[in-house]
Amino acid sequence: MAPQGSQAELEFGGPLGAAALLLLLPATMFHLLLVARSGPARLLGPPPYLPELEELWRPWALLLCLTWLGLQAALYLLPARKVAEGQELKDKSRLRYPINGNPIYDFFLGRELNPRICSFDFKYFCELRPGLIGWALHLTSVETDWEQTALSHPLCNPQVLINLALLMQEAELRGSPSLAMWLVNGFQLLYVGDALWHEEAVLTTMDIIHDGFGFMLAFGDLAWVPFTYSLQAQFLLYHPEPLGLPLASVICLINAVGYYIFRGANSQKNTFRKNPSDPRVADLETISTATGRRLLVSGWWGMVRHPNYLGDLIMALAWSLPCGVSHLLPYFYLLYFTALLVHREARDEQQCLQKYGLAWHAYCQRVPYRIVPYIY
Ligand SMILES: NC(=O)C1=CN([C@@H]2O[C@H](COP(=O)(O)OP(=O)(O)OC[C@H]3O[C@@H](n4cnc5c(N)ncnc54)[C@H](OP(=O)(O)O)[C@@H]3O)[C@@H](O)[C@H]2O)C=CC1
Ligand SMILES: CC(C)CCC[C@@H](C)[C@H]1CC=C2C3=C(CC[C@@]21C)[C@@]1(C)CC[C@H](O)C(C)(C)[C@@H]1CC3
Repeated sequence: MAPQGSQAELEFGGPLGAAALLLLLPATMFHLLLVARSGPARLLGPPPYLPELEELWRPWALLLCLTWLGLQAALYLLPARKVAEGQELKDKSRLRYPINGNPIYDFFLGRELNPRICSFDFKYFCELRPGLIGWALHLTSVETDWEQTALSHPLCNPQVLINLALLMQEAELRGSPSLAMWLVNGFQLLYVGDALWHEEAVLTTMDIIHDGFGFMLAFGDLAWVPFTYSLQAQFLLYHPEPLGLPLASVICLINAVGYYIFRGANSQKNTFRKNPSDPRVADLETISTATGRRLLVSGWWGMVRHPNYLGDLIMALAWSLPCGVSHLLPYFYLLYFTALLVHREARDEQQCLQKYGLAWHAYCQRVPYRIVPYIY
């Protein structure tokens, strides 16, 4: 069970915040999908078209989603895979478990920390596989009168719209995928591939250790990630952006810098946590904490307290730039992600303060900036 006793501090604005997010998140997702396909593509304007309820229902779409989940579940259950030891969970400590929690808050954040049936871990499964892979490599069934149908019924055309499908659709529509589409696909494929390659690192994220498996992660993993994270590719399909080689090279460089920081910081911490005497991290300066675990104060983690977030944000910028600067919509991911990471950093800070107390204060003094050096 997630540690949500009556004494526990409520996050996400408590029940009110959770209730608001329950409504806002699906509404935002639909809004983004609708406006991405309209000519003006105004992030802040009203949606150009509201589909009828019956237009949103296609039995084959449900079947396709269930098949996708089923396929991922089958692959996840394959016996030929490495079994990794997880991190010590937050619920190892003695906690009180109230019988009546707040239903809305609990529904949003989830009461069960790691729901499992036998070895099938629902949260771990959802975090990486169906949504993340679905974002990068979704299936498509191409329709002959595609353009007309898609534009007049934005959410209801029989294509499942995610990156690779969008690239293929652009090729069909315009003869070949645009350079901008190649860049967005390439960058995001790299990101997804990296997450799958370093799959074990997910075990150290706060989603696995701290958050319950509720609406936030279930909706986040299965709907928000594939549909909202592919917004740039969706936008490009309807709003082609000519991109010259010089600008494309600059954008590639920005993505490479972001990835270098993101991967460098994550690998340095993971290596250090696994084996502090590993030669790759053994020379880094650290401070001791009362728990026996040490904190890095040089290398990436001596630059800012969340260098991995900085790299992630730089990549987010590189994913939006190929869409040009005529619309705000392709920058939605960057804006949302900045808010998510600022909030996440504050939550992590709180948890580290509880874990490490004075040592954390010492770390904050030594490394005063949170995400962006000399700015934040
Ligand atoms: N694309 C997306 O939508 C999202 C991507 N992400 C990415 O996921 C990745 C993981 O992020 P997240 O789970 O938030 O947390 P982090 O990987 O940043 O891990 C935070 C933990 O690292 C440890 N730590 C902090 N400072 C130090 C230090 N100086 N030395 C050693 N250990 C330290 C602490 O745990 P302990 O001491 O217990 O080890 C802390 O709780 C990031 O790269 C982030 O950008 C995250 C959210 C969404
Ligand atoms: C719907 C809400 C507004 C927000 C929900 C948040 C979730 C979408 C994200 C919370 C943490 C995530 C992580 C990744 C994807 C997004 C969610 C689920 C991650 C799997 C992306 C790939 C990275 O390499 C990672 C480090 C493995 C990420 C882990 C955290």
